[in-house]
Amino acid sequence: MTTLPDFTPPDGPLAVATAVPATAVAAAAAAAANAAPGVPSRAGTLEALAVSAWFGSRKVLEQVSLTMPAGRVTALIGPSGCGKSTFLRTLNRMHELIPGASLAGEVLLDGTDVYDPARRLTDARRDIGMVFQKPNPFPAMSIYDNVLAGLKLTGTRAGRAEKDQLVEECLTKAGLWREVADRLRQPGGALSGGQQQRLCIARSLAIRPRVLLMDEPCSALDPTSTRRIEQTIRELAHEVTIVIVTHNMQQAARVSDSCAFFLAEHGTPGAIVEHGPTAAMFGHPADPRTADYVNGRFG
Ligand SMILES: Nc1ncnc2c1ncn2[C@@H]1O[C@H](COP(=O)(O)OP(=O)(O)OP(=O)(O)O)[C@@H](O)[C@H]1O
Repeated sequence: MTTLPDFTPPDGPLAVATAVPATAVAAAAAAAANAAPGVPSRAGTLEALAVSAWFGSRKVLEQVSLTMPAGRVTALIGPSGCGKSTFLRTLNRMHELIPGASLAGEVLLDGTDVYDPARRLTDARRDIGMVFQKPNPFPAMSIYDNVLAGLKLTGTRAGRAEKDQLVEECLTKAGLWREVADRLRQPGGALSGGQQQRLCIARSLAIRPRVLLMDEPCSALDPTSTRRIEQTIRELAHEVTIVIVTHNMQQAARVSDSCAFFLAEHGTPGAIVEHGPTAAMFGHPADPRTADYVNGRFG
């Protein structure tokens, strides 16, 4: 498990091994077909097509294909070391920041290739935000400025009134506004862990992503803060696609619409054993390994 900062680094040299050319028209049609009812087709359907990943010569993901539909919460579950976080990082091009890391396959956001060499790295990060295991606000920066921190990094300009409105909107969506409205100038580091995590969610929302990736966002939090974040996730899912890595099966069952079960058996690279609607994955999984995992018999 790695915890990387959730701001956008400058464009850097790519470490992508191969990328299958995007079949954009077909993919766009597929994205529209996969969008949840009532959600516009360009609202953030993410598709991984045969994604494999390596650290140096070691392959850690094998041909992972998964559609994460717009306006839905997809949970990635599986035992430690099966490649969930690595897969998550391939979705917004964070994997390529790790020295020696490489990947193959394709990631499409609403039918557009996230790895298209013509696209800037910052575009992928703007569209696909990330929240990490450990809350990582800028501790000395005010709550207000923390929310807006991503705007500078993406080169977005806004006037004072616009900023005020955006701060209120994002803190409200993150479920934090009522708790901090009267102390926006206090440092982000003065908040509780759960509040800091919701501040990080607000910061991610301020650059208006289509997708929010969350890597075990509650694992450092107490049960009350965890429930508050889960409530926030459900509220946000109406407007942003969410992909969440979690070890907590109750949490996966509570927050997600669909689940993908990853496994790396006997030293083989991680792969998806089974994916589908959460109720089916927990209620009557097709594969006995899924049944064993969701029922806590291993992992
Ligand atoms: N920076 C890295 N360098 C080399 N190997 C790595 C690196 N990060 C992860 N790995 C390896 O890749 C494999 C997949 O790791 P990953 O963190 O994606 O799994 P995970 O399912 O998210 O695990 P966890 O649930 O424990 O966080 C593991 O064998 C891990 O040791």
